[in-house]
Amino acid sequence: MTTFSELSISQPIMKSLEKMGFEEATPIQAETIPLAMEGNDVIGQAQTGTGKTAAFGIPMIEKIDTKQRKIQGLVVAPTRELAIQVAEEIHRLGKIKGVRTLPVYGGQHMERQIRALKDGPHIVVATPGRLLDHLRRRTIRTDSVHTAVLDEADEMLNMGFIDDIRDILKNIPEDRQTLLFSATMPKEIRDIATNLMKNPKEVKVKTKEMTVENIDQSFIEVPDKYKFDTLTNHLDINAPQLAIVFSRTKKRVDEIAEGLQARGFSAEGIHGDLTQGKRMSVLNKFKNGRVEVLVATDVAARGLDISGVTHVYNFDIPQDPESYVHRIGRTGRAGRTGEAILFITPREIGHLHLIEKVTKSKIKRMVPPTNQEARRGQQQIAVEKLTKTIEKDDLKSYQETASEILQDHDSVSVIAAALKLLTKERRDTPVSISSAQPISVKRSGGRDNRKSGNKKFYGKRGQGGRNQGGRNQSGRNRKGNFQKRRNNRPNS
Ligand SMILES: Nc1ncnc2c1ncn2[C@@H]1O[C@H](COP(=O)(O)OP(=O)(O)OP(=O)(O)O)[C@@H](O)[C@H]1O
Ligand SMILES: [Mg+2]
Repeated sequence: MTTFSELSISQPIMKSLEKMGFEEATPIQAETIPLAMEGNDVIGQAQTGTGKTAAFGIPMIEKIDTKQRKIQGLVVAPTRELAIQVAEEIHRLGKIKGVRTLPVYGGQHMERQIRALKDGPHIVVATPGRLLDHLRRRTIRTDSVHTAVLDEADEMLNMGFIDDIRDILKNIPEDRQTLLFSATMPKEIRDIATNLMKNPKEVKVKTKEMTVENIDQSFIEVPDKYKFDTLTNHLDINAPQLAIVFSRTKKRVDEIAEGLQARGFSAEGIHGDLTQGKRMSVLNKFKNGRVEVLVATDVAARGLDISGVTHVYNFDIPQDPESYVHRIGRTGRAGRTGEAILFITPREIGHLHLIEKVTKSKIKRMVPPTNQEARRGQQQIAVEKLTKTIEKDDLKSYQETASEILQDHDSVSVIAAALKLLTKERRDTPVSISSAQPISVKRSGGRDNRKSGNKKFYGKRGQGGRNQGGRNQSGRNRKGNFQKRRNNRPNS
């Protein structure tokens, strides 16, 4: 256990940490903060929800000279929502010191953003596309930037973003300090990373598994057309506080969200085709519990820290094991427990084994919940509602009518009717989700699946010849596991 005071953190930041309720440093913080404060470039890898934001945030804030009204720290993150969240956390950490932090992302009014930039933030947290826009317009000056951070570094150095990142880094003085953080860091990406850095210190918090222990992981083998009923049954039985359902396409996200609403759940979808205003309002409703089920594409897979997420459903199998790690990492954060359920079609079973192998975790088989169990689950919730109402003890005005009913009917029938009124017969509302192509199953031995005619999941990676095809040095054929990232990337 390491306390923050052992890490030579200055008083103003110590005060912020105290205010935030952080008592001890997490392992990634304990290991990387001293290295970064000594000025080293750092690659930090640690499980989801273990405080990587503060691990790079604290040393960056330490180096800010608040008297200079110039951008000195730059953080790049893959999605708008994450940029906002990271900016908020850095703001909390740096507030007492007087550090000004600004999130900058696409979908935000350009003029307003330029005005805010003129106001002299010390740290900018940006998505790559919008940041490049500003660099080209010279509305962001980087000559005083001494610290550059790539949050979700492996994602930022992957197909969809790598060119943007190279362009961004070219604009930052060479004597900068570069910090890269993520829960996952495939070897080939680590190699790209080290080329962009100066003698980076690599810190990997040692754990048996890549996923956090306190997430209970299981899978249900289910054909695509039964996934939706399986989902609603599971939701009825488990009554999650907040749940995230990940699906592969925007279309399916919309359909699942609408289907859930039709069956009486409070659900909303989030994906890159929505306006920024809509994305924010959906996420805010989810954060404050007005929406209980968030249906999302991978736009919500990385970094988002929403307390109260008890369940993550992989309605569709993620495109690679890393994505699985990030998706399920939306629950079980900061020591809390969570449950992750993966729906897998019989054809995709091969992917399950790959996920288990890469993440070194065991995903246990779960029998699909039956309609009867779901009905019982729903009734259980109705019973809880009734019990709570009884406990409140303000039923006087109903008692006379209640006694009258009991003169004509037996008590079991009356309560059964009340339960029926309090529950929704979900199956009365049929929902069909347009089918998704199963993702290509990786074959053992690294066989080139393209030859078997399955082109869909190779995209530019397979065609571009940018040293990304074939096996990597660890012998793992990654080709089948990457979709067209470039086309898939969230709007930034
Ligand atoms: N030392 C600490 N003590 C208590 N809580 C902490 C500490 N450090 C961070 N947290 C809290 O833990 C939560 C997770 O932190 P954070 O979002 O930085 O995780 P992460 O490692 O970046 O996860 P991901 O890989 O999903 O991005 C946040 O709510 C954060 O405020
Ligand atoms: Mg993070």
